[in-house]
Amino acid sequence: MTVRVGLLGATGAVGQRFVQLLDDHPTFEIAAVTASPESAGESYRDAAKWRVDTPIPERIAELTVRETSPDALPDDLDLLFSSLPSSVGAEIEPELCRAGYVVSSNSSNERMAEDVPLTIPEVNPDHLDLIDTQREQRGWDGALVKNPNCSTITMTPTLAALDEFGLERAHVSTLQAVSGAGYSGVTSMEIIDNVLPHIGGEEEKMETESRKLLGDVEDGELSLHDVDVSASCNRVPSLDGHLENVFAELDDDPSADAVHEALANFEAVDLPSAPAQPIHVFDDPERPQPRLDRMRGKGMQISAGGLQATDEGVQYNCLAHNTIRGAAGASVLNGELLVEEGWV
Ligand SMILES: NC(=O)C1=CN([C@@H]2O[C@H](COP(=O)(O)OP(=O)(O)OC[C@H]3O[C@@H](n4cnc5c(N)ncnc54)[C@H](OP(=O)(O)O)[C@@H]3O)[C@@H](O)[C@H]2O)C=CC1
Ligand SMILES: N[C@@H](CC(=O)OP(=O)(O)O)C(=O)O
Repeated sequence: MTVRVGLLGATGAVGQRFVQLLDDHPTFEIAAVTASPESAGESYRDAAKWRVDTPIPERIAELTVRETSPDALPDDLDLLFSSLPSSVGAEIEPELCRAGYVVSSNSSNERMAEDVPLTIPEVNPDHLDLIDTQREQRGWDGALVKNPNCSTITMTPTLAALDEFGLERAHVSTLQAVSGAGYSGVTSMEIIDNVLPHIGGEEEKMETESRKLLGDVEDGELSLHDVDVSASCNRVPSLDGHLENVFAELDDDPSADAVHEALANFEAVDLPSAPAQPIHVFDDPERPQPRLDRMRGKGMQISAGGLQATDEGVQYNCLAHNTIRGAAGASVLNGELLVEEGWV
């Protein structure tokens, strides 16, 4: 089965990751690429300023970049992936859904809307049921599905694995790579020999998106998990890979071995881009590290380490590749779930 996909915002940092990940995909075939009006009409090769660490795929390089609107897209697309700036996504994604397209989006607009599935396939695949509510409420033939913020997606599967011990509170402090801010996001003068102790909006996203992901959907209605999450977000001079220090307060009093087992055995899903083991747990207290561990599972596996059980809960570090598991790879995985579940 071939699913013809369009990439919205295909020339950007995340858009290029989509192109890289989909180049050899067993089901998805890139049939259209879009960007801003300034790039429309150019070849993808000229518009994209390719900066990913594998060669630009020749077939995609020769595609002509289209404008990002329903009228500019071919009629025979089955699925759209979106990595538009969120202000642009907020305008254009609903138009596309109204026009009948199913959109798997990485942009932050509408992530917390009650009728929009915010999904990590290993954590809450059943939240796709919200699509029925969404279609009913918005009168759309298409659908909008989101993946979470890159810092949130690094931590939340580990919290999901610990929920069996009665997850009450989580405190997290992040060390986020510069690629999260986009190619021109932080200047070298700002970040070399430095750490920036603020990333606008990031803490609130981690605190709210995680509760939605861990929440329940019943009879088409969403309820948030009652875990209390508090986040402190920092930009550090690594290129890719967000490292996070988590302290999870638990109702039960599990041993470090029981926590290790819960994380390492967190259930996998059978989708083409999913890692066979979602969370790898290191015994070596010096791991995970961004440079050494971000590409585990082709950038889709989450790593954890430094486990310490205390009277109140458990302390650990976790890591994921922010533009693969945290962005383009997350949307691709959601696209695979949409196909598997028959929404595409
Ligand atoms: N980088 C990361 O790690 C992560 C990023 N994200 C989110 O993903 C999205 C994309 O991020 P990133 O790739 O870094 O951003 P970039 O700025 O690198 O890319 C933005 C893309 O959107 C296109 N675009 C810009 N303005 C318009 C417009 N008015 N109409 C249509 N297309 C437009 C750009 O086209 P053109 O080349 O023509 O300007 C480009 O293709 C953002 O919402 C970001 O918050 C989410 C998680 C992680
Ligand atoms: N804010 C993230 C990247 C990002 O764009 O997140 P979001 O998808 O929530 O806008 C970072 O700086 O690493």
